[in-house]
Amino acid sequence: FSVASVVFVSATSQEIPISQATPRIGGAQSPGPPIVKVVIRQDLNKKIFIALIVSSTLLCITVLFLLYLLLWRYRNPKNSFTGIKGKSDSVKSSVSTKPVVHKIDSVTKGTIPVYEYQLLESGTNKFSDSNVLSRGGRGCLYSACLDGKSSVTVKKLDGGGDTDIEKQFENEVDWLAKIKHQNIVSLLGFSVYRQTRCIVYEMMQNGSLESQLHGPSQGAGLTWQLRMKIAVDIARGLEYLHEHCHPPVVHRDLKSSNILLDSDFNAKISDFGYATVLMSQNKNLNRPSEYLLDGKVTDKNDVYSFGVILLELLLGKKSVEKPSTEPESVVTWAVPKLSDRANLPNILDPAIKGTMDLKHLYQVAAVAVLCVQPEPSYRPLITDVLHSLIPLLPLELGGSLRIL
Ligand SMILES: Nc1ncnc2c1ncn2[C@@H]1O[C@H](COP(=O)(O)OP(=O)(O)OP(=O)(O)O)[C@@H](O)[C@H]1O
Repeated sequence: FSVASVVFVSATSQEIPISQATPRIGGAQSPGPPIVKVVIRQDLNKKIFIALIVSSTLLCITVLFLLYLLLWRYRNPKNSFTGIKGKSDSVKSSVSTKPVVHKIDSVTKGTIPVYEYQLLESGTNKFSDSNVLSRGGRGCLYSACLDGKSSVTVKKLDGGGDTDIEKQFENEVDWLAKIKHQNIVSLLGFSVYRQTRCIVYEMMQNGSLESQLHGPSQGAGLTWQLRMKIAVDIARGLEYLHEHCHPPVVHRDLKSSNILLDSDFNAKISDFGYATVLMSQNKNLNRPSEYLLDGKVTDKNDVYSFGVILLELLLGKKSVEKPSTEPESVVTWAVPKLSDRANLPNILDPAIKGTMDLKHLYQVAAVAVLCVQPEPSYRPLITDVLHSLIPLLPLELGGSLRIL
């Protein structure tokens, strides 16, 4: 950065007033050789320097802003929060959505799409009865076709003002947005519109394990091998929650109605409304599970529930039978009978009688009995359960059994 510089100026120059201050040689007016003048340019250079700094800073800010905008648009595709704008109703929806949406951790991180309520409404023929897949206490489940694409499932929860429903909704969306696994149902998005909450899931064409086992077909569609595949799939999903999530996640509401089956009978765990992280000192359950025996939340609660599902798969009995007299759990009914394994073929689900290797049957029953032990610390880890079931499942179904 030079302090001074030499400027060559023509004697006839009009534009440089400095020349007026320069003494003329001999006072003559005739054009002579160029006059050499020294001009101090410190001020000029300073100004250029400042201008350069300001303009390059502005340029940097603009480039960074454009990059951020591009990134944000990339992470929030078509159906994202930006989609809730435009039509008058949609604007209302965005007004009521924002407080709820920002409570949901993952939405603020932009990982799941927020659907326009109107899109779900048209995709379900205005939530028509002909689209109802199931009716529950908290709302209904609909099949839907969004944008003419493949079918999805929409759970519509009415009564968003109800804090219990609100909590379950937020919990379910938050967990499913974070957890991605082949044996856990996929969340596709959600919507919040006035008091209505909707959750969009992948379609599970074969419904729940409960409806397959205890519905009209009474388990006829589930062969022994399929039952083993379902058990292994559930154990894989649970192993992911207990062993591969940090911190570990406990489902707390595992039951056959929350196990869903796709078109190929791949089983996936659903309903994370009561899921929580595993904390050693967590003694306060909002809602004690019907299987919970000690009031503490541990991964062993899920192992117990898994044992109950295994008993349902073997015996074809409901987890809790509700005859006219006292309701009876499948555990209290089956465990005393299973103390003598010779009884097993007699109490087996008639739909699979005589279709399996007896040694395999005894092994699965032994695993089920271990899982439902009253003392949680005696129950096996889900990883151990998984590794004792894999050798009983044929190779082509994801196990390690070679059938010759
Ligand atoms: N993604 C899905 N695809 C197909 N069917 C489903 C899907 N999700 C749920 N279902 C069916 O709807 C039933 C009810 O599921 P839902 O999760 O709504 O239960 P719920 O009303 O929460 O009841 P609960 O709390 O007792 O589990 C399931 O048992 C299953 O048959």
